[in-house]
Amino acid sequence: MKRHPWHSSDDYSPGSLVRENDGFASGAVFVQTLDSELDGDLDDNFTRVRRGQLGPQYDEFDFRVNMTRMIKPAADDSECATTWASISENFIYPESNEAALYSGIPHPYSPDHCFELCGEVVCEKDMAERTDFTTRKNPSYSRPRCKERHNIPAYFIIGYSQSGTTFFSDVIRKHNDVRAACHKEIHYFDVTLYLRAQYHKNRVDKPRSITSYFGCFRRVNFDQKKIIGDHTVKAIYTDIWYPSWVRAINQRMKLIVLLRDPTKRTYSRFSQMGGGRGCPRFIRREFCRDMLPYVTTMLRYIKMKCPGLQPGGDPSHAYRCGYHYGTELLDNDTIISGLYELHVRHWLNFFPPEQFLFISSDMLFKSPEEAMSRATDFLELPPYEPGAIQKYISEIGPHTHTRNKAPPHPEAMEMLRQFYAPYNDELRKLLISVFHIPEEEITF
Ligand SMILES: Nc1ncnc2c1ncn2[C@@H]1O[C@H](COP(=O)(O)OS(=O)(=O)O)[C@@H](OP(=O)(O)O)[C@H]1O
Repeated sequence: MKRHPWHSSDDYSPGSLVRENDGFASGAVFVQTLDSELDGDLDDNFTRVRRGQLGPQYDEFDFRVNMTRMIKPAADDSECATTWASISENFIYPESNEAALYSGIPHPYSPDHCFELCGEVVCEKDMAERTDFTTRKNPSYSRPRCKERHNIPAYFIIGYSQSGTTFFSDVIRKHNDVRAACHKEIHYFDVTLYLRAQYHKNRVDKPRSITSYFGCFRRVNFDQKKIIGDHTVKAIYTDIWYPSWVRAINQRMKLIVLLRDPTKRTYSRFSQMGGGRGCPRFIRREFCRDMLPYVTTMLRYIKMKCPGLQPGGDPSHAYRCGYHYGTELLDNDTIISGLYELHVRHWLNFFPPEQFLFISSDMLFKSPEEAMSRATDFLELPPYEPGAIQKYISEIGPHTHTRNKAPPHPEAMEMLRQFYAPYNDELRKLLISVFHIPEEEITF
């Protein structure tokens, strides 16, 4: 399986992607060229790419992606501002002109939420009318021109990565009435069509059309009352359009959110970057060695990049500043994705509160039986057999990360705590007032 060079560093060694000559080879070449020749003035490099002086393989997309590596730990606010001004001038498209970002490529999300299925354009309204909810647990959808009915996921684990989602996902799919999708994270709706074409270019395991997305759930027999779910656990923060797509495929989708203290979660994400798996190519090495410069710099960039970001404020800022939304310049979704309150409020525009289930990661880790019983109640499934969960855990392992992690840097952790505190307060209010979650269950 080929991997995206900035998705994971697992099999990334210099030259390997170039030899494979896949869609991202130019990106890999570019990184190497940056390393050897171009590591210098940002503006000059971009001008050379724009003028085609580096050859057609250095297209703007690759360039923007790989520019991430140019960002250095900034010594202070003014150094950060200078770098940021230069980056914004060259790489950030005006927010109001989103279409320009995908220049010439029509925006895939129409206000009617339509998409193509079996060669026909299907809109949210049609889906709602034609979706078979008579066997409610196992919704399916048929169109006259489709040769077969499509299975539709009944639930979606929308968040949050690094919160025990792999553990949760492995236990839930062991339930007798749950069928696993083709794999844990499908990531179908993550990106706009343009990015999806690039992102999934050489990944046979990733669906590239809505038909193949539904194909991921084929193993469910329509006559059975089993349900299927999508476990793409970054959905909640990936893209501002995500909830509209999820709603388009199933308005009654049950949404599961695992919530972990965002400071601990950021440390987990940071460890994933810099720990045993190595530092991804797109991040400058300095960032992975020490948490403090990473956190300090990223918080500075966020302040500059996202002036509209505020607790209780407009959620679109969280998406605008996130990794997938438009410009992949900074790995700042590691931090931004912890602004839970903004994401939850955004998703509430698309789904009623009763379609959400929040599970605290602390509860999942300490008392998996209790957490899973909430999940089965919510999904209206029979409870697990007594002892089944412990049996599964002994089969699948505890899922804790055993890799060598650098210890959390106390100053960096404190900075994160302060950054997240007002957002956590807003989240607490929201969980209590809208979702009626008892205060004592909110552990951060
Ligand atoms: N059973 C149990 N007990 C305690 N801790 C557990 C458990 N299962 C998962 N974890 C911790 O959850 C973190 C991984 O979360 P995810 O599986 O959601 O990560 S990922 O998004 O799939 O990468 C990761 O956290 P960190 O160790 O802090 O990185 C895991 O150690």
